[in-house]
Amino acid sequence: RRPTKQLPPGSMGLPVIGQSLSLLKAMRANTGDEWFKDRIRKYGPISKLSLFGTPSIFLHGQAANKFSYTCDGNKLANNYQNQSAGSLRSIIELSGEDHKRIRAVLVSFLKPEVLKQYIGKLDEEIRHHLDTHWHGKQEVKVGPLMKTLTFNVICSLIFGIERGERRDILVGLFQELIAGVLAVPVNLPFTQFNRSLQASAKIKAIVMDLIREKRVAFEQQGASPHQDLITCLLSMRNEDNSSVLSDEEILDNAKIVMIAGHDTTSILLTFMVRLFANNPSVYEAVSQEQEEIARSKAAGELLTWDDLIKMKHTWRVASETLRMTPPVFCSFRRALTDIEYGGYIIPKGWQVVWALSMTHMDETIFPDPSKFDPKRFEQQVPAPPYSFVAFGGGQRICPGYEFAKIETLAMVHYLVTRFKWKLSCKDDSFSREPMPVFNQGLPIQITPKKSSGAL
Ligand code: HEM
Repeated sequence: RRPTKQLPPGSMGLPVIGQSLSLLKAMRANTGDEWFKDRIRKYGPISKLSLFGTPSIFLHGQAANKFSYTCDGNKLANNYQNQSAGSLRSIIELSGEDHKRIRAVLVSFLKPEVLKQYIGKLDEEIRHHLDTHWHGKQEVKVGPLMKTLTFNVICSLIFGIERGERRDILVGLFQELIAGVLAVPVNLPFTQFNRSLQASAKIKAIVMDLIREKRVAFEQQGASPHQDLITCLLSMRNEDNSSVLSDEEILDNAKIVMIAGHDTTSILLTFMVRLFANNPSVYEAVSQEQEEIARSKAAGELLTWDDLIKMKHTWRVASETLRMTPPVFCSFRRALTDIEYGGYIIPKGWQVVWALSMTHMDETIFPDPSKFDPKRFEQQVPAPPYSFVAFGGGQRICPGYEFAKIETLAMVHYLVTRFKWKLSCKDDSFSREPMPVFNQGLPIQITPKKSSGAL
């Protein structure tokens, strides 16, 4: 059948504003799913709209996921217009060969064989975090604490930035930077956008210093190029021995990995803590698996890769949590040429938007989708490709999957073997900004377990 080459149905809304305000409002009220469902009811799985000043096509469904994840990067590129992050040269902005090259470096850092070497350091960071921020306290705010933990882990394991003042300053600056991602771009004193720009400038100064230090260590002191991600990026050479990446490009990639690598895992861990508080039977089942592993070890012995492999039930619980509440909610791409899809045309320059969680809640793929059921991930036959997309898919599938997995499992191990907890306040709601943020930070009351190795 010849494509009609028509634009899909849908209204473009008001000039410039389009549907942006109504989508942002729905995301903040955590009713984004409903917002997209309404569109699908009205216009079907392909529709046009206008978001953030850009004409856009919304796509829905497993076939649309597959199309967006596998479409040639020269036709459909990532579309991140993050002015506050100022990032134009990082992995998420690149496509084609440039993307492949940077991605290969990242993957070489984040593959299981390399991660195995980090387990001791990861274990040590988690214990230090719990000893500093959890033990001896009656109440803690889970949301901010998980961000601190996952940021420290990524600094230590990927960037070799050890504990100390520089790391503490960076953690605050990144939180400020991220808060500005969806802020209204008004650069006046006291606006969130302005704070975010200032944070970005300070991060730049710190990371540029770090790049200079790492360059001296690499060029003059013989440090291995594989010792951390920054050294690896600055050691990349063209055939004429010139640097492949400028310092600005190294900065941008470092920033993206720091953001992508900590914000997502911290949200998964926060959702899991809430889940355990609201569902004692889920907590008990995970706790049983983790206590068994704890019993097989001598007091104070570090977790090993083999211990993490045994935590199968805990990872199924994490996967089901991600199915129902994926941290990354929708993805944006940009058409670099006219593209025909589903009998319609996606014109060059238009944005392509699709919501990841829509297939997660599709009852033809995940029966009874609102029920929390980790057994779904036990099935012999896994969900069809491109339907569970918490980590994306295709050539841009999350390179941090294994890293996120070991970090989540190790943290859950220490949490459930050391503590019990309940929510301190009734409001455990969250909004999407665009990442989920708990409105009260998720405060919990904690009680140490008698059997806890730390007591
Ligand atoms: C629970 C934790 C995580 C979740 C749910 C998650 C989810 C995702 C998703 C959905 C994408 C694809 C976005 C798109 O297609 O538009 C992605 C990409 C990415 N993630 Fe993750 N992620 C997690 C943890 C991590 C970690 C720990 C790291 C690094 C250490 C990381 C680094 C990245 C990078 C660099 C990309 C861009 C890849 C590319 O464009 O080729 N992520 N992640």
